[in-house]
Amino acid sequence: MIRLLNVSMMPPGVGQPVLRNLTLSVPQGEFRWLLGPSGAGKSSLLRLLTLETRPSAGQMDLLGVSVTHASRATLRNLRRRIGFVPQDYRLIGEWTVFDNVALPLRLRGASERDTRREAFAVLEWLDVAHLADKRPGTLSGGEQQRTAIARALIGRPELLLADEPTNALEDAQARRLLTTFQELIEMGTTVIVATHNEALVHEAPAASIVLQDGTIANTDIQGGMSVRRGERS
Ligand SMILES: Nc1ncnc2c1ncn2[C@@H]1O[C@H](COP(=O)(O)OP(=O)(O)OP(=O)(O)O)[C@@H](O)[C@H]1O
Repeated sequence: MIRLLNVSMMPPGVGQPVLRNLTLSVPQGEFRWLLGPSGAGKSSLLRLLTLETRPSAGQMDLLGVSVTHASRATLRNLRRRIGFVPQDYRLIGEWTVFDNVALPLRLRGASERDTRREAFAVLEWLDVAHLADKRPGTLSGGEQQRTAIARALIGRPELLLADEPTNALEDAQARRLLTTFQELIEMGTTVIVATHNEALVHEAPAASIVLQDGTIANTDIQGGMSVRRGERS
């Protein structure tokens, strides 16, 4: 469950909040599109939800934890339950695809055997297992994006946040990602996806959070996400 009550966020050194008075709740295991024009605050909201930034006002609960009053140790543990696909991928250039994807599990102290098994499972899920030994800089944009998605999915996060996760993907790959989101929801993961891709939203109608000028324009409830099954190719 995600719950925000009158949350504002003002980055350090900026005179005014970039997010203002956000109140919203997303039950566990549900999907939301995060929509709004460029500059509306989508990435800023995702940065709040990934705990990269803290609210400057209001209350925020994530996965049953009150972020507002949490200790650093609590936030560190909470962060490990969240998967994030950043808009710019943030892959480590000197590392292989495998090591990039394995990082979240290694940080959790998983055994090398479990790490290998899980990393190859998500690499295969995202169709990048054949690139495991390559460095990110040698990959296409779409391959890098799928690597970033694999890294976000390893360890089965309870909350998956994705910032424009299809902008480097071909249409078929983007549709396949929708099926992946559907599978995550069925496993009880909450999924929030910021996108400008109207065709994709049309393909999978779902409730959405619409931002405008740093505040919520509406939460548009159109029913649950419904990706047609059998599209995975
Ligand atoms: N750290 C920061 N310092 C100053 N301004 C910021 C900071 N972070 C965000 N902003 C401003 O907040 C506004 C919202 O930015 P944000 O990147 O969240 O929008 P967005 O909806 O994700 O846009 P896009 O769709 O283009 O990615 C912008 O005007 C941006 O310049």
